[in-house]
Amino acid sequence: MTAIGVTGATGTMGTAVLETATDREEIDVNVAVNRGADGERVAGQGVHDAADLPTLLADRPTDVVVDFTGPESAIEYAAACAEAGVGFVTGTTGFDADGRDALETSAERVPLLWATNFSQGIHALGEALGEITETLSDYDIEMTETHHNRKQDAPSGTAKTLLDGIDDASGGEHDRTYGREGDQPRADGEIGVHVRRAGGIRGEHEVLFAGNDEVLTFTHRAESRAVFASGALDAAVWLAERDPGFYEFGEVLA
Ligand SMILES: NC(=O)C1=CN([C@@H]2O[C@H](COP(=O)(O)OP(=O)(O)OC[C@H]3O[C@@H](n4cnc5c(N)ncnc54)[C@H](OP(=O)(O)O)[C@@H]3O)[C@@H](O)[C@H]2O)C=CC1
Ligand SMILES: O=C(O)C1=N[C@H](C(=O)O)C[C@H](O)C1
Repeated sequence: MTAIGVTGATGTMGTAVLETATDREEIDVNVAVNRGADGERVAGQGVHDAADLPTLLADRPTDVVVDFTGPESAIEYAAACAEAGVGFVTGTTGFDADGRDALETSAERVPLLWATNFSQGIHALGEALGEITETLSDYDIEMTETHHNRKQDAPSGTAKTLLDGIDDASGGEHDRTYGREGDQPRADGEIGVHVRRAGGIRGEHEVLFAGNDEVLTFTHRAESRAVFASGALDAAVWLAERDPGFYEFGEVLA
């Protein structure tokens, strides 16, 4: 049995994690928190004020906390877990370089896993893009991502991860051009990055390759948030057995 905690419990993904956890017999939810929470219930769990997280972790045996919040809170919650000796899975996006360093500092004390996308399909797409980038090395590449109208960060964490993978596969960084306007022809080797925000779209990523009079497009579309929630719970169960360190979702799927 893996005992988990959930931060951002009343948020969209926190709610999806708690709902998905009710169907997982190998998972017990021992702690659920949200900033300013005042006794709300989500998927049958009482949600406590996030200010009480250190006390709750001390009082209730917890293996791993699952976090989908914002960069500032994720760093704070990771530090609280490091202090309490509790593992930390985060799907939060939008960290700057200092934020990623802060997560790595917490990972020196507890197992910590960060993934910008917990779907198996995006992981497979990332692997495939590496191979295609190597094979079609002189093709133009453009990235388009589309999300719901409440999303804070742009481009999405997933888009950045896929672009980093393309850079790795091509052995050098591409300049990233964020949208185009006016007299702005495509420069050799750049990747155009296009962001759309509308309605309740769960998350779509399209990578386009064009050259040699042909066009290839690779599209991933999440049809529900349960995809991300269940991947994060898989990661939590896996992480509960690990030593301190910084882990990736690909290691869970291997
Ligand atoms: N890796 C993946 O597979 C996925 C990652 N995500 C990422 O997860 C994160 C959350 O997304 P989503 O659930 O849609 O967002 P929501 O806005 O619906 O929920 C965010 C939650 O985090 C809390 N929160 C936000 N900022 C702070 C803060 N500074 N301090 C304390 N609590 C805070 C919110 O509290 P309050 O209610 O008080 O605002 C809320 O509970 C985003 O970074 C998103 O990109 C999303 C889906 C999949
Ligand atoms: O905010 C979201 O909703 C999502 N965020 C993640 C990201 O930024 O890549 C993952 C997914 O696309 C949904």
